[in-house]
Amino acid sequence: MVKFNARGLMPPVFTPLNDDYTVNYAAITPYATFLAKNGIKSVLVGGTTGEHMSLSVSERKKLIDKWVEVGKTHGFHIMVQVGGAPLADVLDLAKYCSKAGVDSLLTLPELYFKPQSVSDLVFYVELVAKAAPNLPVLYYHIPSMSKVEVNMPAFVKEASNIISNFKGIKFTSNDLSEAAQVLRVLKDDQEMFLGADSLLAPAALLGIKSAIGTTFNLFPTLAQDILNAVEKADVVQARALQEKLSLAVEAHTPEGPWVPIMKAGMEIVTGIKVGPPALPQLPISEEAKKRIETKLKALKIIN
Ligand SMILES: CC(=O)N[C@@H]([C@@H](O)[C@H](O)[C@H](O)CO)[C@@H](O)CC(=O)C(=O)O
Repeated sequence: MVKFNARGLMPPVFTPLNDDYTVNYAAITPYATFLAKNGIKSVLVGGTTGEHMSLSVSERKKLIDKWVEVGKTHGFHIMVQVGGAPLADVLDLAKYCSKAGVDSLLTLPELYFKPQSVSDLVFYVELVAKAAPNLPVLYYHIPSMSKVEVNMPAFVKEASNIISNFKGIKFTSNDLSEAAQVLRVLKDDQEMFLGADSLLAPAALLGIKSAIGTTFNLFPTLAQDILNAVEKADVVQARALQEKLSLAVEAHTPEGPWVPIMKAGMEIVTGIKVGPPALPQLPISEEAKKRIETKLKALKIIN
């Protein structure tokens, strides 16, 4: 029986790049130390934030190895997102992870010949799950990027019946009503990770206590404080902290696409060099970085 025990806040880690777009593997060691010192116990490698959809399979494998090597020194649970590539490569990555010391898998749907129904999507996730039968497998629901709009409660129900190592979903959507329906059909050993940083407090109120959000890299303790306030039923505090995190996000969003602005924010807030986004995405300008910094200072989020 495959067990899945990761819970709570999981940052989807950035892929540090050098200015020539090669991967900066050496930066992963201090990055992981920073996360561990801030209470993080698990990471998602290869998510949207990690830009693995823009990397080669060999770079992805080296990144998996590096995160396993470094992450294990901190006792991290290592989840790896294997989707966003041709199916043969996705299955190759899943098989690789099953032997590399990874703790769980996440997969996007097929992104070109997209699933049209619940059973199409279950079929795809089952192929991935069978390639790594020793690992828990979760589905990455992110319709804003994948454009796959299959009904999630129905999918989770059918996947749970058919795929023995299917252990849950990363739910990146602002539709908390659908998220609550998913929560109702999940079994005890399955989990849902919300992917909406600005909705942590209301989601926690609905009983959604795990999340994967880019901002947990920048503000890991603030995100945890939001969940703690909800747990203590301190509504005033939960709302104030959520507002702080949401305003921090809004200090970035006018300046460009999500990963470029967040990579810039990571360097401004933590000093950890994650470099430019992977091509074809482009870095934001120095002026834009200055504007983000000024806003974060005005919000007293940084000094
Ligand atoms: C598209 C995207 O990057 N979504 C973010 C969220 O953190 C999201 O951008 C954020 O909630 C917007 O406020 C996460 O779901 C990212 C994530 O989990 C990943 O990198 O896989």
